[in-house]
This record gives sequence, C-alpha cells and structure tokens, in this order.
Amino acid sequence: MIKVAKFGGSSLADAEHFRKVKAIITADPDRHYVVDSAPGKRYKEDTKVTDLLILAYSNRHDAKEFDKVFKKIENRFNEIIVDLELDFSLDEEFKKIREDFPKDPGIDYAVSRGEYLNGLLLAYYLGFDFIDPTEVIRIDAHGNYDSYRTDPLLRNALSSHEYVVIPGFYGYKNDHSHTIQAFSRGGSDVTGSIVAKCGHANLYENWTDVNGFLVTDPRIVDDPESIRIITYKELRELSYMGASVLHENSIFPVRSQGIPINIKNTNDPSDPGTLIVETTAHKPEHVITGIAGKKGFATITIEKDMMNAEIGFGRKVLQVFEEEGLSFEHMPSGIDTMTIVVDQNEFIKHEQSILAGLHRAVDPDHIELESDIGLIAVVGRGMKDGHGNAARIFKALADANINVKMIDQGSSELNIIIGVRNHYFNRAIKAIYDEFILREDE
Ligand SMILES: Nc1ncnc2c1ncn2[C@@H]1O[C@H](COP(=O)(O)OP(=O)(O)O)[C@@H](O)[C@H]1O
Ligand SMILES: N[C@@H](CC(=O)OP(=O)(O)O)C(=O)O
Repeated sequence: MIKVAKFGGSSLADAEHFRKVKAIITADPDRHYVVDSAPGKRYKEDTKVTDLLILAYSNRHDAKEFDKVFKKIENRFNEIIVDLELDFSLDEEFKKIREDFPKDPGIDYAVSRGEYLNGLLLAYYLGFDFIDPTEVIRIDAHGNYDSYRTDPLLRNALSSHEYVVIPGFYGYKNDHSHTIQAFSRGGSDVTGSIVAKCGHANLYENWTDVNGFLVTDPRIVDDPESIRIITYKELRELSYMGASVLHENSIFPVRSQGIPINIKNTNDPSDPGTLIVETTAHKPEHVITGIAGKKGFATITIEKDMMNAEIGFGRKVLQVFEEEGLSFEHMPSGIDTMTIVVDQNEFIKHEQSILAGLHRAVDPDHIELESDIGLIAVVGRGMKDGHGNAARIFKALADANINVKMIDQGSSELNIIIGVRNHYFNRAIKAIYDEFILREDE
C-alpha cells in the first residue's frame, strides 16, 4: 500500500507541528511520499512564508528593506531548526537566494523557495530522500500541469526512492527554458495529487488544520459539521466557489486514476476527516453536502421584448464578452431578460466597450448593471432526489430578511447558485446552514 501525505503550511508552521508530522509519518510505513508546503501562519495575524517571499521579492532592489524581510524568513526556518535541536543548516541556501533575488529571477522562483527550503528541512528531519520538483514537474505558462512531460519523469524518479519528500507548488516551465514555474496559490495540493497519480498511490492524504472538509467555511459559521464522504464532483463545485481547503485543480490527476483523497487534521490525526471519492453508495447525512461562496461579482441584465423569439440573441451577447476576452460565471435567463454574471474587477476594465458592444450587437430595450454581488453555491448529490429544496433556501433567506438577486440551478441538479448583495453574504450562508444542517439534526 502506498500513501501520499501532503502537509499544508498550517501543518508545518513551527517545530511543534513538525513533531506532529513526524509522529504521523512514523505511525504508518505506508506513507512513502511526503509533499510539503512553506511554513504557514502560527497564529491568526501571522504572515505565511510565501507572503514574506513575495514581499522580499518586491523589495529586491532596496537592499535595506530586502534584508529586513529576508531575515524574518531566515528566522522562521532557524527557529524550527533550533527548537528541534537539529544538526542542520540552511545558511548556504539562504546565501544563494539572497544573491539570486536582485538578479530578477522572476516571482515564481521567489515564491517557490518556501516549499524548497521547508522540503530540505523536512527531509532531513524525517530521514527521507529529497526530490527537487524542477527535476520532475512540468507546468505550462498558465500554471497548469503538463502531464505529458511530467508523468514519465516523475514515475521514473519515484520508482527509485522508497521514502521521499517532494516540495509542493512548483516545477520547471514545460518549454525547456529551465525556469521555475509555480502553480497558483494553494498549489501544493496539486503537486500532492500529481505525486499520488505517478506514484501509483492507493490514497492521497491531505493534512491540514481542520477535521476534514467542513459543510461550510469555519470563518463564517462557528464550528460547522465535517463532511464524512463527498464526491469529486461535489467537491469541485465547492472548491471552485471558494472553499479554500483544497485547490480546485487538485482533483483531476487523482480522479483519472480513481485514487481517493482523505482530508485529515494534523492536530487530531485520529479523526477520520473527509473522504473524497468518485462515487459512493453512502447516503448523504443531509440533503445538502456543502455551502461555499465568493464575493465580488457584477451582473449585466439585458432586457428586450420578444428576446426569446430572436434567433441568435444569446450568441450575439456572448460574442461581445468573448471579443473582450471576458469569461462569464453564470447566465440565468427569463423570457425577455438575460443576465450575465461576471467577475466585477475584470468587468470594470472592459465596462464601457462591453456596453457599447451590446448596444451594437442586440439593440436592447434596457441594460441594468448591479455590482457587489456575492454568489453562494449550495451543493449536494442528495438534492436531485428530493423536492422543494429551492423553496427551502428561499424561505430561509426570506426569514432572515435577505433579498435574493439571482438564482441559477445547474442542470445536473447538483447545485443551486444564489446571488445576494455582498453585505448579506455571511448572513445568507448562516441562514442556509441553519435550515439544512441544524434543523435536520434537531
Ligand atoms: N469548507 C471548508 N472546510 C474546511 N476548511 C475550510 C472550508 N472553507 C474554508 N476553509 C478554510 O481552509 C483552511 C485550510 O486550508 P489552508 O489554509 O489552505 O490549509 P493548509 O495550510 O493546510 O494548506 C481551514 O483552516 C479553514 O479556515
Ligand atoms: N505556500 C503556497 C502553496 C500552498 O499550497 O500552500 P498551503 O498548502 O499552505 O495552502 C501558498 O501559500 O499559496
């Protein structure tokens, strides 16, 4: 049996967590491949090493400021080394990075150093081999993993190491330039998934600081229930809509091999956490599996009498967005209205040319813009068997005096998306949680 264990930044933030990680690894000899993140926050107001690296890089030409920030980074690692009483030093590595930064090696090189340094330290502490992901992970310019180039290299490398640490979050660009390319933020989860795929793992364990995937964000609802089993599809909907515990792209590599993901808590290893699977006969504990959401959307509602009879109307509207290079999130429509939901910050950059384009393309009666919209996704494989779920959501929101701006049900009946004003966002999530989780538990 082979397990991949990815430890997030919160699980490697200080020496105390390193000890917990070692106890977890030594408790199960099946844990062959370990993927590390950079040290994360030790307390709420703390700064992640990745964010310190970004700051150091932006100050790379200001020797004094750079030195001030870089010392903080060195201290984070040195404190762990001293606390663990290790006969180990990263000084040579620090020296090289200090020399590299002023030469403009690129932001991807800069952010990758947190995972790299932590990987060296963790490999030493566990007595594991170390593989630098520049040797085995290839990433395209958009931050997507290139399976064609990565898989043979990684498979080959893993087959010659029994126990190994591989830093997450970065690799080389897939263009033979030998430059470092990182995934988007949170991308160590993606590395873990690729290692699980190429290492022919039976299980991908993703270790974090909560008891698995929770029904909703614990920063919005106090102590939400954990989800015991969730399907890849449900998880993808929730991750895409902002449930940040797992990077949205980390599902694809393991999914292609049917490898389950187990989200576990480093601070409570005996808790079963959440199992993420392709399909399951387990009946969900509740009608809904999870609630997630994101703020910062704008809606463009186009009104025109007899719109439904005008062939090609939708295509012409979408073409305007396409020509501006803007993707849309949702498109609920009525008989004489069509609403396009877009990322507000992106939309603002193109606002006037899109409005002009829409007038030219479809000659609408009226266009209405709304901004500061939050989208909330209510997701659950159990929803398609029941009825009245949308009504329950509406009633819960109405009882909490929240005005619903938009509703869109995916054709898979796996999700219902609700749009509310940003300032109602947290209250709306709480109201839906109370209705579907707390009331069902009563
Ligand atoms: N639905 C959710 N379930 C669990 N955690 C969530 C959820 N939504 C948001 N989170 C947040 O995600 C955090 C874990 O993700 P992250 O900070 O990336 O951890 P790590 O440092 O282990 O990679 C949790 O501490 C929690 O605050
Ligand atoms: N350290 C990187 C990559 C990562 O995946 O981190 P974490 O596992 O702590 O979310 C980041 O902060 O984005």
